[in-house]
Amino acid sequence: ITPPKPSKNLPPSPQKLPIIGNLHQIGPSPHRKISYLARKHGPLMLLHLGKVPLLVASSADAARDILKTHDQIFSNRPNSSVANAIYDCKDIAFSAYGDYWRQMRSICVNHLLSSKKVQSFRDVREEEVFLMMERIREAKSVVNLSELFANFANDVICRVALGRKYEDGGKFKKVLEELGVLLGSFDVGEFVPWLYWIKFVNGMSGRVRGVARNIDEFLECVVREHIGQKGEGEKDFVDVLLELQRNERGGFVLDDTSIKALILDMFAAGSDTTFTLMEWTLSELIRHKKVMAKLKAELKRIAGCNSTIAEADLDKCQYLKAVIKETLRLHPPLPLLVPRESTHDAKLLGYDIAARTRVVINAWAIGRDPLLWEDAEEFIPERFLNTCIDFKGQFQFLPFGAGRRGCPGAAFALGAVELLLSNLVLGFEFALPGGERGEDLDMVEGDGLTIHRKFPLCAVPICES
Ligand code: HEM
Repeated sequence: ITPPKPSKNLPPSPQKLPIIGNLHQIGPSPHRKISYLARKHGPLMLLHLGKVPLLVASSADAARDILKTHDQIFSNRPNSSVANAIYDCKDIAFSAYGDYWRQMRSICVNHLLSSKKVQSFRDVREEEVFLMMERIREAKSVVNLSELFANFANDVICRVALGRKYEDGGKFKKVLEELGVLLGSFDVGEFVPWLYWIKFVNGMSGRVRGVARNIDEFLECVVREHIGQKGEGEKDFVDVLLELQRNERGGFVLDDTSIKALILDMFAAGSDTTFTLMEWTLSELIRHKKVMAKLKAELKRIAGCNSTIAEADLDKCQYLKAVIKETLRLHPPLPLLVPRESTHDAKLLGYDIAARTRVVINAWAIGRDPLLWEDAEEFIPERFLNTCIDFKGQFQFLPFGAGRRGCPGAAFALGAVELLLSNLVLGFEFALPGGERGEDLDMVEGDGLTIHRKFPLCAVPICES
């Protein structure tokens, strides 16, 4: 007699409803909702979104198991109807794990995001910071800092990737914002097949097509313009991509769609996340006067008789770095990272996980886990001074994800954020409009894949000198 097959040891699940499973328990602010569910059901929890199993990891140990021990099995991305509609997932962030993804990622790291490349963009960052400071100095009253931050992040990427700023860049930025919202919204039909029609009725399908068309119109123009100006001036990222296309290597064909998808990724993955980090950091500083004063003192000491902080000074700004890390702990711009999918069966923390399970890692919940962080809900940058907690290899702090699919743009983003914030804090005091007290500044979160402030950060800048 053959012994009965041992039954699978599945992670705990909250009770589910027929057909929709746990879909009704997610909705807006999913990182908060699933963190609440995980408190009851544990650090590895299996939800059912319609017919799709979704594994949620909410502890550093679970994250380590997924992103390190079994990184290869969990390096795929699940299918997303929105990403599919835009360049067929031929970008880096949404392409399936495999050779195509590997080649695209290595092109992008070697030609745009390596630390050597990032250093070479120093002039661009310094010029854009200077322009931003001028703009704020000229403002006589309330300034919408969120908008300025968004323009800054976009302009830096525009200049290094496309070679210059574009007049219709503002329109492109709006389209990207819409893309972010669509990527973060739920296409119910992905989970409950017989509700496939909903996206046609609620307008989602039309919005996705509109966004795809607008993105392609802009990027097609950019690429055509670059083809038309062969060999003139310094090479930007688009020039490099076109050159790689001409000198096809090792059988890897970089077609026009791949080029546009790569450029789009730099904006879609890099712009919103970077500006969000600036927005939350300055918000926390405005709310915490003592931290602001301590940071100002550090920056004044380092600037000495200069009125600005230069890139070369940033290594000395240890408190600034701690302030940014503390902001990323409490407000990771992508609180659930970017979803993964398992390619094979695996065992995690003793549970059986089937192939093709979607996985999200709740970096937001891990960053606020009281077992890992003292006074976890408080903003205390000092906790990052004199510790080895950095952006790599520690699973209690995961704002950039980890493993082979971890963010390749961290150095690029941090270079821009550190330079801008240090100069802003050195150059200005910020008061809230209408005499509102800093500590009363609202911290309400918006919706979307990237979680920014629901209401823009508006303040009255007062020049220090
Ligand atoms: C503060 C700024 C940023 C944050 C917080 C951030 C965060 C993240 C996170 C959490 C992921 C998913 C990682 C995972 O699955 O483990 C990711 C992926 C990615 N990020 Fe970033 N990112 C930032 C800036 C940037 C910038 C500036 C760029 C490029 C210009 C960039 C390009 C990418 C790309 C291409 C991916 C996809 C990687 C892949 O799937 O292989 N990011 N980012």
